[in-house]
Amino acid sequence: MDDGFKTETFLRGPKLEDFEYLGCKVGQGTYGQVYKARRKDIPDDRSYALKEIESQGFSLSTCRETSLLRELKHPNVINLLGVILCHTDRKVLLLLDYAEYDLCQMIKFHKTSKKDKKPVKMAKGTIKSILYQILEGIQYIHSSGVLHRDLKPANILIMGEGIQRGRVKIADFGFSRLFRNPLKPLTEVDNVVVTLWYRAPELLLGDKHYTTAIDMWSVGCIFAELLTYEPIFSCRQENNRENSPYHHDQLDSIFRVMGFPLETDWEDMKEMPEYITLQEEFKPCNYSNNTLVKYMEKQNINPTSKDVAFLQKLLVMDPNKRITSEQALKDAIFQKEPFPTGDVFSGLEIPYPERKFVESDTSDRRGKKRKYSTTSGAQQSDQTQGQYGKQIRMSNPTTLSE
Ligand SMILES: Cc1ccc(-n2nc(C(C)(C)C)cc2NC(=O)NCCCN2CCOCC2)cc1
Repeated sequence: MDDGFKTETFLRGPKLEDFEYLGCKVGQGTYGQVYKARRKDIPDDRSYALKEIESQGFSLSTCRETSLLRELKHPNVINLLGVILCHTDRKVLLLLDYAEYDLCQMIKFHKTSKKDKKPVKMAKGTIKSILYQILEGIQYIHSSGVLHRDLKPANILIMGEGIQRGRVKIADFGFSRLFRNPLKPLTEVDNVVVTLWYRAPELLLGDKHYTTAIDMWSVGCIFAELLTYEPIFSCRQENNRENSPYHHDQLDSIFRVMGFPLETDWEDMKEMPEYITLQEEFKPCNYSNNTLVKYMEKQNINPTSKDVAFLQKLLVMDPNKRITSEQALKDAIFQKEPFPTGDVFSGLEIPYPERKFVESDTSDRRGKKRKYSTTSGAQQSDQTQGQYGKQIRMSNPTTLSE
């Protein structure tokens, strides 16, 4: 911890008594509670998120998160405004942008309205602006030598009223980054089930040299869900071999939409660690009529639309052929009306309910009660040789800040 950080945090930084909590916690992170707060020491009508780190002092995860957030500064990435130490109970709190909305909650709003026969569609301009800002944020994260590894709707936050109205903030509530026993499978962390819906096929086949392409697959899953309000590769939780990246049911869910990849589609597939298991457990002919275009048509999305054409560039099975964030941002889809806007709501009224306060959770985090999260995390790996030849550093600030 450099001297500048110590001064900024312990001497000049904000103090806990400078804030008043607005109600109870707004969310239960994987390893900490998040509160909505406001400053009471200075005239400031902004809301803040105070994320309480559930550990005594600076755990490795806290160091990772703090270092990473100090280093990554971009309009579309969650912003660390300060670190607050609470001496009384030796708690560490991260002071962050408070984001009123998240994509999970927004998609659920539209899905429910459709089910209730009072459909409220997400405006095309909103979808395009959200997608564009996700790509801008992820392009910055990748250019900083970091992989997100856990992109999903719940990690895509959107600012409410104020100077950053309608701005996307990429966050990470933290499963894939928790410092944890690497031998422990990432399908269950801290007794909370991890879903795999946004996990790239190469990860499910055990690829240890994964690249930024894994995040582009997740962006494709999120884009498909913005168009249909349904997770494109949803699948029930399965028990699989301890510590194995291979998940049969999740792969089946992908093949049911995309079809089974031909050798010509993905030459390196046979190099994947779990390729033999794949051959033993799957019959390509069972998926021969499945295509993404047919799936989208079944979802009442125009199969010849530019949206579907762009989605096909994101959801490419071969990571080497999948579009990069740089290429995606230059795609023709963003050169046509409605153009992406800084406020994804384009100044219009925001129809979404404000984030609910969560009743304080009395259950023991390691208790029997399972908590479910739509988090998919990638397998832990410290360093990986990017397939683009670039050494990609995982989000391990001790490497980043070297
Ligand atoms: C161990 C660890 C855990 C998380 C991170 N991490 N990484 C990121 C990226 C997006 C820069 C990659 C963001 C965070 N932390 C975070 O979003 N924190 C959650 C923010 C909570 N929200 C703030 C806005 O209001 C709603 C709650 C790093 C390392």
